[in-house]
Amino acid sequence: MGEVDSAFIQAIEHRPKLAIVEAEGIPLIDLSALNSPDSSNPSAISRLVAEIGEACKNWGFFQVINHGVPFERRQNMELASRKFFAQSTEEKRKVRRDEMNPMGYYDTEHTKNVRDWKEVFDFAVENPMVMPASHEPDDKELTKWINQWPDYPSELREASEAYAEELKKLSYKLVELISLSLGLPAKRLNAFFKDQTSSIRLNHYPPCPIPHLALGVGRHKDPGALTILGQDDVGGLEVKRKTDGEWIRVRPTPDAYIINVGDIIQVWSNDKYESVEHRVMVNSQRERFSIPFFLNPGHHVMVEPLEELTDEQNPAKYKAYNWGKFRATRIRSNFKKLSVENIQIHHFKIAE
Ligand SMILES: O=C(O)CCC(=O)C(=O)O
Ligand SMILES: [Fe+2]
Repeated sequence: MGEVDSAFIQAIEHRPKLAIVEAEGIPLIDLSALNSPDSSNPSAISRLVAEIGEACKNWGFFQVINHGVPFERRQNMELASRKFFAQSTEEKRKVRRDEMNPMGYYDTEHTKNVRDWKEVFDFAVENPMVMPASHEPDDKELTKWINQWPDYPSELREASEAYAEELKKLSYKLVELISLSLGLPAKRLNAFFKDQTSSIRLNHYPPCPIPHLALGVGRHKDPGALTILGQDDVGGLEVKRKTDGEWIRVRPTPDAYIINVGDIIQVWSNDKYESVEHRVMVNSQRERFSIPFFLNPGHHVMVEPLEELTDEQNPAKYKAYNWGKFRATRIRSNFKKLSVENIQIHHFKIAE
């Protein structure tokens, strides 16, 4: 292990077990009722809504099939991603992201202050993405995060933009189902996503000589509303099962997407749906690729438990926080090893 940078080494209690527990119970949900001609069939839709609600409540994670994203769009995205990462580090660093513009290539990301065994390329779904210029609460200045496209592969930009359009459509379908499952009108949450700050990340996890000591991504919860992840056939994503805290491998399913509830849905639902901790194991044999779409609201959105879901018996469990400032604060830890834990939603929890 001589040459491996010690920044990658996880503390003993967070190292992965090489004996994998395969997930049996993670729900697999068929969305064809949404796309078929009889999508007006109320009983098919209400079954789907019930399934989604159960999955959000019991797992915070589920897979969807027959989701309506054309296979070719996904394949073009995946092929362009592979071509991009196959280049030299020097080439990739020409579109390197930095603290001023966090869109682009990056290979030294840290999760909870331990370096991840991966490299990434991020792009905004709405380009440019409007964000607060700083994390300082009183600084009202805004900035634009602008996508950077490499010269090679030349098709990356088009493949990315086409893919983003499809994933945006899928994200609205899912948000509407989730809204219905909370007993709210289908479009109750849609306005939060005007001027959305969603992004897509291309992840590449190279083979790792120390898979028992390092992680592709350390344990974390996604801070946004919802994540829609496409993974390849290698596998490595693990979810912390709510019932017993065991780390469970999410088995790759061809052409499926993995959906997970993020922190914002946890807050909106006043803890009815909890965002779940997950992490990525790497292996010494095969590189792995994955592509998460992070659905995030507009920067100006104040995130707080929805009025309809709180009352005297069930008071709001969180104080409102501004999404843009939260995100700007969080992103600082990606660039610096901070000595304290970065901002988390539990910092806004109201004592019971
Ligand atoms: O690569 C994966 O399977 C998951 C990545 C992930 O959790 C993230 O980027 O937030
Ligand atoms: Fe994640």
